Amino acid sequence: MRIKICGITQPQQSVAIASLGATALGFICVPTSPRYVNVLQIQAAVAPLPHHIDKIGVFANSSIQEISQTVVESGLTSVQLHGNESPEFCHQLRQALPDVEIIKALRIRSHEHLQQVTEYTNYIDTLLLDAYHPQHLGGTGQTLDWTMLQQFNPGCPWFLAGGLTPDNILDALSLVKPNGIDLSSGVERKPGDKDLDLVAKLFLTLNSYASDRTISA
Ligand SMILES: O=C(O)c1ccccc1NCC(=O)[C@H](O)[C@H](O)COP(=O)(O)O
Repeated sequence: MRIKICGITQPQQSVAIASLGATALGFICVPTSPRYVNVLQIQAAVAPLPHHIDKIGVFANSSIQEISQTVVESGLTSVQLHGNESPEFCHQLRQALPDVEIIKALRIRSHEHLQQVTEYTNYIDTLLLDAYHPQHLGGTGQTLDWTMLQQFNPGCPWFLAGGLTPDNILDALSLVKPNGIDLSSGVERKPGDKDLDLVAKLFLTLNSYASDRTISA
């Protein structure tokens, strides 16, 4: 399972979190976020990371030119679209960045909102489901109703996000079977400052879950 820790702002934390077991790190390229990082900050956080770690830039309603320039200058491997980007926009972005993973985030308010997933699956690599918040686009700590995702199978790989913590992750995974999980505020001291003890607790919890499943299989 992919494990993405999002909202990294400090280079030393990106290395430490990768060493603890994260497979993907997220960098917020949305200027209004308290976790915003510019190209120079992303470069500094990405440069010391091993090749196999996915370096994901999170954008919201940016232009294709802005996204492409940031990806090329920063060394990002994936783009997460967290605004109101249309399927057509995803299609155009894929043409501009053919070797970059495109992740479309959808903020889900109700079961009906899940229907829009099918409009995107031909134009993206990966889906990310986050919780809806009326004022903020992401990093809110709000959880989704996991019970509505018990049978969820979008036809492409997907991340579960929204309010996940070391304390609730096993409850979530007992109900939902995503290809990846994404955590931000649940492993933070304050926005952009990750709590490495909480990150370590997350991986201990996930490792115990993985070994329990191996034993019972
Ligand atoms: O984290 C932000 O500040 C942010 C701002 C604007 C758009 C997206 C943002 N975060 C996107 C993420 O991928 C977060 O990891 C996701 O929303 C989950 O956050 P949390 O509920 O705090 O775990």
